[in-house]
Amino acid sequence: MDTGAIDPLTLRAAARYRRKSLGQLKRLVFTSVGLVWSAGRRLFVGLIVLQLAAAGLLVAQVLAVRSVLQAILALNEHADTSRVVVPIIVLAILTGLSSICSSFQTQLQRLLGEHVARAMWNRVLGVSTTVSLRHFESSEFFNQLSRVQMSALSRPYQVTQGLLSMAGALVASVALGAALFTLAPVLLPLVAIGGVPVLLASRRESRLEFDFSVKQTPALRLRSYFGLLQLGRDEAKEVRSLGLGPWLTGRFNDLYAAYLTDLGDHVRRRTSLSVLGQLGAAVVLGATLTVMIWLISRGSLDIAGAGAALVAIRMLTTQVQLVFRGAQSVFESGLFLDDLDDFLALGAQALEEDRGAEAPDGFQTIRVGGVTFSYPESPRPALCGVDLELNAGEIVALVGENGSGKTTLAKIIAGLYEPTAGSIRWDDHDLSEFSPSSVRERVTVVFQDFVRFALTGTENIAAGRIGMPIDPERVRFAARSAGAERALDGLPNGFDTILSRMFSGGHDLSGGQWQRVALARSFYRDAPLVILDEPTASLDPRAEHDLFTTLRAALRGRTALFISHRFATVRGADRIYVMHEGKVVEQGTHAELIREEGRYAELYRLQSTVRVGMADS
Ligand SMILES: Nc1ncnc2c1ncn2[C@@H]1O[C@H](COP(=O)(O)OP(=O)(O)OP(=O)(O)O)[C@@H](O)[C@H]1O
Repeated sequence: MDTGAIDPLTLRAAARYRRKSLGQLKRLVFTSVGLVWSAGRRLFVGLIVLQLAAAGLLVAQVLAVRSVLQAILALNEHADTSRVVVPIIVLAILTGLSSICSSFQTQLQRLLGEHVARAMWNRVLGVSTTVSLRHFESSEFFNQLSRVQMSALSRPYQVTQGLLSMAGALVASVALGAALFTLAPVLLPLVAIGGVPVLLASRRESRLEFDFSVKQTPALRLRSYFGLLQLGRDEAKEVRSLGLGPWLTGRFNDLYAAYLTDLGDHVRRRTSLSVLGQLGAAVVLGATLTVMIWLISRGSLDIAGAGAALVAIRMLTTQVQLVFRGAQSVFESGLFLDDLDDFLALGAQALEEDRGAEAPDGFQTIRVGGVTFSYPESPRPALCGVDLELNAGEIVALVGENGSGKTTLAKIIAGLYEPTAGSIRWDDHDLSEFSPSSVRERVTVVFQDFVRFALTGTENIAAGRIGMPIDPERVRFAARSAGAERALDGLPNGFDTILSRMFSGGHDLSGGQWQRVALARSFYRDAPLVILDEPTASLDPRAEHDLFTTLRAALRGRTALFISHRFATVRGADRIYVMHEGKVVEQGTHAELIREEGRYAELYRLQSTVRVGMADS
């Protein structure tokens, strides 16, 4: 796959405008069938068998109708009516079998659909969890992700389903066509022509559907967001305390109303097209029946033959339309699958980007040299020529006002973003020589907005290194080092308690207790570089003090980059870097920076004298 052609930040629903070549169609069919086959081959084979059986049963019914009609017409006043009974019973059995076959098909389709959905989910999640973080800065990426979740996941199955029903209908059409041919050959081409208007209308409908989906995605995402705000547990308290409910419902409703208006227009357009197609088919059917009447009047078709031909025409019309509808479904799914393909290609691109040597187990020095970084689509760089040094075993602090670039720098050092310019070197090697995932393996980060997994305490901590079997002793040790052990032991099921009330038996922790669990997670990871972004924001003064007095012991020789607004907590760091508007403006130990009487000294004094509600006198 050529991944070089894809610019992930300008993903567009280009599929809509691609010409469908035969090669593409072949690829689409092969990929889809391959996918469905690998997701549930036994179910797939079962469905094919049922489809063929259904087609066979249809033909048998036409023949049975003819037998019934012939038997009825052969009756006269004194004839033995028992002659009619057998063909009627056969017809009844065939009709019953057809219905049974159809209900089996429905259930099998449901099962196979779920198998395919699971296989597709695996692929999509494989991409969403590995693509570079920069994609998550692009709204277009989210639009596509949303489309993929909403419809593309089921499309490979729909292609296969379309193909299956096409194949079944084709077999039935050939058989029914042969039956009709023996009755009245001239009627056959007329019935076939009846499918053409349906095909033309369906193709246009498919394009309309895809365009509608692309156009609606951003508004749909916004509406889902307003829905989630009113359904989410985290949001519930603020929604109530601010009385946001009616306003949020109003926004949700406005978006829904706009969607319904658009949907109304869309459905009207689709229906008009469909009616046009059906009208065309009805005109052809009318012509077919007129020809049949003419044949009867000429004596070329007897009454039994005419009755059977009528049934055959009725069935054949349905089957021919099924063939064309199957083709339309394949075509429509193809548009969505191209979209899915583009998305999945990002996974291949992520693999490509992850090429490189394995990062070494540790380092003596990390040197950040002239690092500049701009977020995608952001007019101003978040970092401009940052220089910084981290020596093995040091605790280095990063301070600065809001928005000065501390977290951004931490993300770059952690290997989550690549710098736009400048370099990060681990001893003699540029970080870009190593595969990003191997760098991330050797770094542990506690973000300000760390994830509170609704899992057990043990799992929350062991998530730090989930690739290995969980080691309860190490989990406990990490919890102890982070000061989380007592809080977890105090829960109803100790470390095995689920840390969320969303699930039965779950229990919630306080903000500070959660922060200690997140710290424990980072200690459990046991990486040579630990990045702590505001790790004490929710800790009480005693816990904060305890953490700092034990931090060096807890780090056990690991290097730490520590981001904090609390100057009292960073003064013990080996070196402090002060950031301002994306640049490092001062550096040194606490004592040196105070002596320098610069920004650090000013902020330090401000913080130590600030009082709630009054200026310092
Ligand atoms: N995902 C993003 N996309 C675009 N701009 C961003 C993004 N994240 C941060 N920024 C911008 O980058 C700059 C630096 O942000 P950063 O989060 O690194 O600052 P910070 O020093 O960590 O701030 P704080 O102390 O408030 O956590 C800010 O101007 C911010 O608006």
